[in-house]
Amino acid sequence: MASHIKIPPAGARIVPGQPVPDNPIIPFIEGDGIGIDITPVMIKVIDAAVDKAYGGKRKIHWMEVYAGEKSTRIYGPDEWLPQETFAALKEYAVSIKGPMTTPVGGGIRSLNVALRQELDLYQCVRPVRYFKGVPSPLKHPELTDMVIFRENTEDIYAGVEWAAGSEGVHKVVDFLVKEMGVRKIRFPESSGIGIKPVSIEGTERLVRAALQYAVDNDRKSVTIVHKGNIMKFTEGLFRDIGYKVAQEEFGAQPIDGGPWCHFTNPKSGREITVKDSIADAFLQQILLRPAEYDVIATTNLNGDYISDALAAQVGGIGIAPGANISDRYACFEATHGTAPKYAGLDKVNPGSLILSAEMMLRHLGWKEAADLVIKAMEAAIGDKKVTYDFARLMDGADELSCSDFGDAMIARM
Ligand SMILES: NC(=O)C1=CN([C@@H]2O[C@H](COP(=O)(O)OP(=O)(O)OC[C@H]3O[C@@H](n4cnc5c(N)ncnc54)[C@H](OP(=O)(O)O)[C@@H]3O)[C@@H](O)[C@H]2O)C=CC1
Ligand SMILES: O=C(O)CCC(=O)C(=O)O
Ligand SMILES: [Mg+2]
Repeated sequence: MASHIKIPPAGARIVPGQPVPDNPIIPFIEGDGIGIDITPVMIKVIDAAVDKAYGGKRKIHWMEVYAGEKSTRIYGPDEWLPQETFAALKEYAVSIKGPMTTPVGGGIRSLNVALRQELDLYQCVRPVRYFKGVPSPLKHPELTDMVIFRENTEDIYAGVEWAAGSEGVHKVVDFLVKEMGVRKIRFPESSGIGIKPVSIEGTERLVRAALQYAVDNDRKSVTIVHKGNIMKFTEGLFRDIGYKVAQEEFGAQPIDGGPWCHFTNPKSGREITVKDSIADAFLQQILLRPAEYDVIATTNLNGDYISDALAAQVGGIGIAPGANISDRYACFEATHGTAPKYAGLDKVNPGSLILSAEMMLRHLGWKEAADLVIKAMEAAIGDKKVTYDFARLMDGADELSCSDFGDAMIARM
């Protein structure tokens, strides 16, 4: 297949484990739907922050790679995720992507999930914090300050499922009924079946990353969120292994006989509490008692729901960033999707993708540029220069387009 990726001549590769060059090549996927609006604005804002912070000494060399609908236009009708895109995301190690469409029911499987699985990006890290002035349904949105660690490669997102009525589902149901003695499938003839794998290794590495994050960032607690009362051998396993990692690898000791436990942060000397919460109760607690939660470690589906719910508490998914991280690669992306009704209107909030890029700058160690992005975001919102999603809930706001919001940020760096 012909190559469509143009490698920027002046840039250098980021090699995991080696110092980040001053001129890194960063692959980006524009994304479907509103990707066309937010991705160029993100690039413009990040370039301005890097230029302002380092006066030309550092510069990102952006390299477009293709996935999703744009890829099918460039490579051919069935080329949703070309092999050379995977290869580039691996070769250049750090990347950023816009959202991609996944049809409901039939059609292609999620390209977003496929990328996470292929690159083994097992941590989905989504910080949720409040920016002063953002409209929120809560009286005290500033009390919400959490970082979600969502397991990103397992659970029902693994895509092991069979459609109702298919030959595959009949075989699976037959096996379950005849060989495993299963009697609890209510309508065996008309069920679709999905499998939920949750492993010890997958849980260990995710919870380890969450605990290490709490240590490195002096956070006060890690809450394991699960539905282990019902799904004992998957969600329940996640909880049990989570506590085991805390005890065996971080020296956590039970509180009042357990299962909650705590350990002293070796870096700050402060206590870190490790606790758990059942997912449904957790969703009401984060609204009513957000200050009691800090770092969250959870399974894939729970993490998906919790991400959007928590984002809403601090103003919505227009301002909800994220990162997908493995031991070798990182691919940054917003929490929201393609919001198709707004595609191409230059209307939506580019904040989520810009803040995802801000996480990327910190990942590179470019703290000064990252700080400028935060300062500019705070200043634009503080001046009530906001996109439609905030403007509709704010008194006296000046509603800006997506691109004008980017420019408003740049003017405030
Ligand atoms: N990582 C990814 O690539 C993801 C992809 N998706 C995919 O995206 C598609 C659409 O999903 P959908 O369920 O509609 O969810 P979306 O997140 O795309 O949009 C839902 C609503 O959220 C608000 N919203 C989303 N993005 C922004 C933004 N940047 N600024 C302001 N408001 C925003 C809008 O609210 P309002 O209408 O109130 O203005 C929008 O209608 C699906 O195919 C889904 O699979 C979904 C999530 C993640
Ligand atoms: O892949 C998708 O289409 C949806 C993914 C999603 O909702 C998420 O990662 O938060
Ligand atoms: Mg989601």
